[in-house]
Parts: sequence; C-alpha cells; structure tokens
Amino acid sequence: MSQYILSIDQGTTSSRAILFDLQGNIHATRQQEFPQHFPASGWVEHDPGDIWSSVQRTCDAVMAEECGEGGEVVAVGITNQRETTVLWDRKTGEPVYNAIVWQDRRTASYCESLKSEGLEPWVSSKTGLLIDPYFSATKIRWILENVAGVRERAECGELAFGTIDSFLLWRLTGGREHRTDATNASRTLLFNIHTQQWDSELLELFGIPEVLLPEVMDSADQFGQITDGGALNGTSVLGVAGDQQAALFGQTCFQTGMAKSTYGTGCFLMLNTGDKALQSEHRLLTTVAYRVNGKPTYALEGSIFIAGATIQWLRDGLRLIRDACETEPLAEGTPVDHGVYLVPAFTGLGAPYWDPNARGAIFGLTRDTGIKEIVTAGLQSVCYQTKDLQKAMEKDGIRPVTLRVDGGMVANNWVLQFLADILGARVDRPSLVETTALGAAYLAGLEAGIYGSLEELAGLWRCDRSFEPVMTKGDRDQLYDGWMTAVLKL
Ligand SMILES: Nc1ncnc2c1ncn2[C@@H]1O[C@H](COP(=O)(O)OP(=O)(O)O)[C@@H](O)[C@H]1O
Ligand SMILES: O=P(O)(O)OC[C@H](O)CO
Repeated sequence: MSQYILSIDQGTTSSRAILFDLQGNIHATRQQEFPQHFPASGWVEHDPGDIWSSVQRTCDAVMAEECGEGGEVVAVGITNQRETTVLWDRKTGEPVYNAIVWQDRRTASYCESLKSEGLEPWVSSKTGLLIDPYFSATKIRWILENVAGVRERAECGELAFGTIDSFLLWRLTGGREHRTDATNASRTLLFNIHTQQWDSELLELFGIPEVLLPEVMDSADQFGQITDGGALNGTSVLGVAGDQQAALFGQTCFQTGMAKSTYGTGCFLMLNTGDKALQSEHRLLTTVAYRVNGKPTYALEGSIFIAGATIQWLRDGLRLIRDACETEPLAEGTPVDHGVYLVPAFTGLGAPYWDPNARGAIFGLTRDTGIKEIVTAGLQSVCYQTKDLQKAMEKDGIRPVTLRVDGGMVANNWVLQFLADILGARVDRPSLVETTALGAAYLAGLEAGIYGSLEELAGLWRCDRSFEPVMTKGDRDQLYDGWMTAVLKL
C-alpha cells in the first residue's frame, strides 16, 4: 500500500492540500481560493468559515481522487498564514468575529502610542519582534475591546484564541485540542522566545487573559488525532509551523547562515541563526525557525508585505498584463537601467523601514515610459526590497552562506537573474518550489519516525537551477542608489 503525508497549507488567499510520497515528491494537490474582506481602509479580514470549508474541500478532494485506491495517509502537517487572529467559542466552535489578517493595519495608532511610551525595546527583548499591527497581540486586543461581550466571555474562559493552525487543529479534532507550535506562538507578540513561554508581563500590557491562549508544542509533536476530517479521521496531526518557517524547513536550511526567501504575495527572507536568538540592530525580526525535541532553533527574518502582489496589481489594477507570466518576456526586452522606480508600499513598508503610513509611488516617468518599463520596475522592486534586507543583515554583521528561493514568483527566470545581480550573490531554486507544504510534511514525517534526522531530510533537497551574478559592482550600486532615492522620497 502506498503511503503519503498530507500537508494542509492555509495561505492568505487560498488553501491547498498536498499529498507527498515519503521521498518528498508531490503525488497530488488541490487548491481553493477564498474571499478577502476589506471593511474599511487598511482593514483586511477573512471569514473563518470560508477558511475551514476551503480546507475541508481541498482535503476531501485530494483524498477522494488520489488516495482512494489503497493509499494511506500516515501523518498530517499544517502550515499557515501567520499572525492572523481568530477568537472562537469553546463550546460551539463559532468565531466571535472575522479573522483579522496579518496585513490589517487597524491597530496602527495604538501601536504608535505604545512606541511613544518607549516600550518597543522592552517588548522586542522578549519577543524578538517590533511593535507593529502585523502581529497578533493588538488584533486580539482590538476584538476584546470592540466586540460586545467578548472581554467578559474571554475572562470567564468561554473563548479560545488561535492563529490559523490552532483554529484548524481545534476544528479537525472536534474541539478537543487547543494547541499551537512555537513558530506560530513566536509571531503573537505574547511569547517570550527565550523562555519559550507565554509572557505574563506582555499579557498584562495588552490586557489579554492567559486563559484564551493555546498550549505551545514543538513543531514536530503529537498535536492530536483527527476526528472531524472526513477521510482523514483516525490520522494524527504531527507537524505544525507558520508558513515562512515551514518554507525554511522544506528548503532544509538547517545550518547556521543558510537562508531562504519566499516570493508569494509578500516576500519573507529568513536566515537560520542556530541556537542563538540574535537581536538585530537594524529592524529585522528574531523568530523561532523551528522547535524539534524541545530545542528551539532561531532565525532572523525580513518581512516585505508586497512582492507578487505588485504583479497582481499590474494585472488587475492597471490591466497592463493579462497574466503574471507575461512579465518575463516584457522585462527581457527592457534595459535594466530604464530609470523608472516603482515602490509598492500599498500597505506601508515592512522591514527594514516599518512605516505603516507609507504609500506606493512610481518615480522617473518620462514621455517615452511605457508598459514594459513599469512592469519591469514592478519586478525589480521585489529584488530591491530583498537588497534592503541583505543590507540590514550585513549591518548586523551577517551574510547568508546560501540563498534558496521559492514561491510563485520564482517561476520567473528574469527575476531570479536580476535578484542575483542586485544582491551580488548566487540564488538557488530547488526542483520542488512548494517548499512551504513540504516543510510541514517533513515535520510531520519526522514526528512519525519516517525520517530519522534533519541530515536525512537535507539529503533530499535538489537544485533545479542556480543564478550567478554577472552585473558589475558599479552598475549594481548605481541601480540600487536610484531605489534608495525613490524610497526616501515617499
Ligand atoms: N511568472 C511570474 N512572474 C512574476 N510573478 C509571478 C509569476 N507567477 C506568479 N507570480 C506571482 O506570484 C504570486 C503567487 O505566488 P504564491 O506563492 O502562490 O503566493 P501566495 O502563497 O502568497 O498566495 C502572485 O502574486 C503572482 O502575481
Ligand atoms: O500566506 P502567505 O504565503 O502570503 O504568507 C503570509 C505570512 O505568513 C505572513 O506573515
């Protein structure tokens, strides 16, 4: 009988269920998009019911079509959009409000007030994060403050908080398990990454009752047996990690100095710093990369909010292209020094600027600027933002020994060549770019005993193509100076 690991990848715009064979090859995959809600300027919400039903449907479909004929799922992994916050009733399982998504900026002024009290260094020393609406704590607080009756119900222990992994686990286990893993906990602004525990002083600061919080497990652990998962009933969830950490794991960046960068809606660069929680002096985040056998491994992270979303905007907002794949031939026919800079600060700027109030702009337009220059500038913006992160890491005294890339945008060879050129570093694309789902499968497989060690997993990584820098230092510096000038004008 063929054996598989099922990975549930619950992302910002869609949910995927992917069946991996035990060598880490994709056997079957299903994906479903779900609606995004923008109830006010800067607000982004998901209906948790949509998230749950998209997960159910993709899992059912993949199980029915591909696993029906004698196949067996031996372990389940969950990976998820991080920080997104749900509060639900422990008895009914019903959410008390929509999920507030990581991109949501509604708590910006509250974050500003905390920063003006000088609290950021203290919060950062415990959590590795900055005070920003991005993280869960201020979103939880907003629900407690603004939804009628919720604070009282929370204090009585009637409600549960979770990031999406936790919400899905609760539903899959029929409301028995209220758990999360250390990577997801490390994105809440409530978790002390040094003690690996919820921090009572932070809970007090944000006014959040501890009784709301899930139990924090290793990333490879016994999360619970599935009882409400259709054909998955009887199998166990054995791996959980936030999607960027899962991508680092799937890219098998297990050694200190190894880094991955994922180019999906946003871009997230993560560098393994081993057992040291290095504190950045240049506004990068310190986070838990994974926790295995009770031992946390840490990472430095640069989070860019808008990467592939720029291409979606060029397609859907400006209608300059019909499909993302048209961007590659357009850029190939355009000199890199066309002089147009597109800064996609649609929802503010993330690392290393952390400016929630910045907004996007296009600079350097002339009478002969056309579609191809604007599209090329859109692709280049993703690479320049990665360069910003590389610079911040260098100022912290760190240079990645390898950069492995993944996510939807890495199908674009032009982007990866320009990335290598602007970074002045080699960029490696693996054969399997669904590394996020793969990471969750590897974690589950590790707990199931299918894989004996991280070294064994590292041996499964395969390179599809390496991109070597060919640009001169002079050209690189000149192009990047133009980007910096544009960003400073925002
Ligand atoms: N050939 C391409 N060139 C540039 N961007 C692309 C290409 N193909 C896909 N994209 C972009 O990649 C993103 C999709 O990547 P994906 O990893 O599926 O995102 P997410 O998981 O965040 O939803 C989209 O924003 C899309 O615009
Ligand atoms: O769902 P994605 O792939 O856009 O990832 C979102 C990140 O986890 C946010 O921190």
